[in-house]
Amino acid sequence: MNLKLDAIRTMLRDRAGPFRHLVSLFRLVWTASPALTVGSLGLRLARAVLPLLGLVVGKLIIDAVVSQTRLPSPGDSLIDWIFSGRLDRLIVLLSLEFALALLSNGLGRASALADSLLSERYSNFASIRLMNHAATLDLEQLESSAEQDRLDRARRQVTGRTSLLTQIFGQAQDILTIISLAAGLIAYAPWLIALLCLALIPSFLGEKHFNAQSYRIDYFRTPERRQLDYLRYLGSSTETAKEIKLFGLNGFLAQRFERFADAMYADNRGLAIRRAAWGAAFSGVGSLAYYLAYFLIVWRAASGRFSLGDLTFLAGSFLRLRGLLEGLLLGFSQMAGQVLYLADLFDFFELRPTIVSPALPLPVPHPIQIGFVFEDVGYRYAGSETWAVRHLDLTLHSGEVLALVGQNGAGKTTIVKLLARLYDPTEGRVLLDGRDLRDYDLAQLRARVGVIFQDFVRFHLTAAENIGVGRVDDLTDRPRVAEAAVRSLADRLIDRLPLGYDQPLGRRFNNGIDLSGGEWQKIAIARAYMREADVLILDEPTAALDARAEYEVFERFKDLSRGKTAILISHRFSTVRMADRIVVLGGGRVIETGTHESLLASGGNYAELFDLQASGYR
Ligand SMILES: Nc1ncnc2c1ncn2[C@@H]1O[C@H](COP(=O)(O)OP(=O)(O)OP(=O)(O)O)[C@@H](O)[C@H]1O
Repeated sequence: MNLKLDAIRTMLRDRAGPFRHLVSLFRLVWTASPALTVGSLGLRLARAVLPLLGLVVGKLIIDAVVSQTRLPSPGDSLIDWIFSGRLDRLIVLLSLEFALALLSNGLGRASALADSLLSERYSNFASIRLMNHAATLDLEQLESSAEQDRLDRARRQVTGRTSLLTQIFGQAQDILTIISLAAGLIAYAPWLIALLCLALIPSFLGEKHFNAQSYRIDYFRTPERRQLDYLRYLGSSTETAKEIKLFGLNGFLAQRFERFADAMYADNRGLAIRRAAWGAAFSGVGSLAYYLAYFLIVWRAASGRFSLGDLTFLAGSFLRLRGLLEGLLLGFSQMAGQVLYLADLFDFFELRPTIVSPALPLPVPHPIQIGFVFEDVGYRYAGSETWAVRHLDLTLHSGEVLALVGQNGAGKTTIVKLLARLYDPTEGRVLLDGRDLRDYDLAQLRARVGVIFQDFVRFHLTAAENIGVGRVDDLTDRPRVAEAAVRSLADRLIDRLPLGYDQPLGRRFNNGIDLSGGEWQKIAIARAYMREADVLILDEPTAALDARAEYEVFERFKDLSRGKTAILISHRFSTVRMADRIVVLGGGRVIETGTHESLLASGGNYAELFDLQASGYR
């Protein structure tokens, strides 16, 4: 309910000053390419005065022809006319019109070219800005569905709004043309212009109303649209194809898609029909005014107060002016509509992260002396009623390998995320060498922590890049990448790939090869070894590894984490027992701590779980 109210509040604010974002847009466009912005505007300025020049030359030609018809003929042939010099003026005027036509064509094409280049530059630039900004935001902000809606709308603006640019520049050009034509017309019949403007007002207001309605529909339909995107992805991607086929989910997905899509279609169709009907009626009013004015001009010409040239000039400029004014007013209302959407992009850019470095950050100790201490830490995910961890007291000593054990949902992954400051505690604090984690430099802290989550990303990049992204500065440092692969035992599988380290992984792109779950895990673990991390964290990294591989990987891990601090999360006791110390979690709190042997001896929760797993092998 609150979310809905917030959404309405935001929307009303946007409607109050929709044009305020135009300045931001122009700034963004300018930054994307100053040269193309100047070029595009300059070309449009030049094009703006061409219609008036064309009409003036047209009028002069007709008046020149009419004056010739009143004089005696110099002869029958064209040669006679040319040598008599009576066509000189007409030839000059026609050449001028020809030159204007050429110029208009050239400028038109040049400005379309500049616009399309500028649109692409803008779209790329804004996309990069969007990606960079999203990277600064808190994980929690990105995870909330309201923010995902906002991000989705912002993403659409980056590519979908480029026509707005062309439109704004076009409007500027049209305004200049209108001024030039109106200046010409005003000398003859100023009241005609006033009549035209009045006749267009209903059209303008109608458009404005419908634009706002269509934005409102779009705004509140964002969650459904994301559902549609998601269903389309589920139903048509290689990642999901296996289960969709085996469970025969195609019909289920298609039906669900249809239900959402039909509801959206019904809304859009109703609006489109009302818009078309009112648009036709308002445009009829505009046409009526135009023909009334046209009739008056014709009457004045017939009564001899306007020359024939005047008549063509007036009729021509009047017709153009009507088209331009109509276009301009409608354009403004469309722009107002589009600017509403623009607010989504700039609102997203205004979103600020809360997890940031302090003004005067402490350097992260290297090496870590004492370790991490969780003091009465509580964390509740946004929108969740229950605490993921609460009253948690936990110490991770420098140099030890600690295993976190506990049932699903016990809070193991949450602890890791708190340690890497992906979230800040809702209650209590996490200390590093006696100081609050929030006092340290955030980038440095994250650089010192190497985490591989259980849902690690399978980058559809080459094998080398998949490892190199663990330390992106050394992405192309092949010896370092190979070294990390040796450590995680990924080297043997990479050697078997047809293109070795340059083998694209994943099936999304050309030549891609998919790996088994365990193979992907070895690659992901290598990513952690790329970092010069003081703290290594593997969150269920061996779930997909076979027993031998698991044993080997952990032997390595223990070796390599000597002198470093490490956390292992695993449900396999064969892995867990290798840790120096084991912490058993339950309901977001520590319920037991000790070594494998001491925990077994105490006969508590750990011993029970161990027995349960061991009995499976007997
Ligand atoms: N992004 C999230 N939003 C809301 N609740 C979450 C989120 N992630 C986890 N939770 C909840 O927080 C609690 C702790 O989750 P966490 O992932 O830390 O458990 P875990 O011990 O790592 O579990 P598992 O062994 O299944 O990986 C769970 O109840 C879970 O439902």
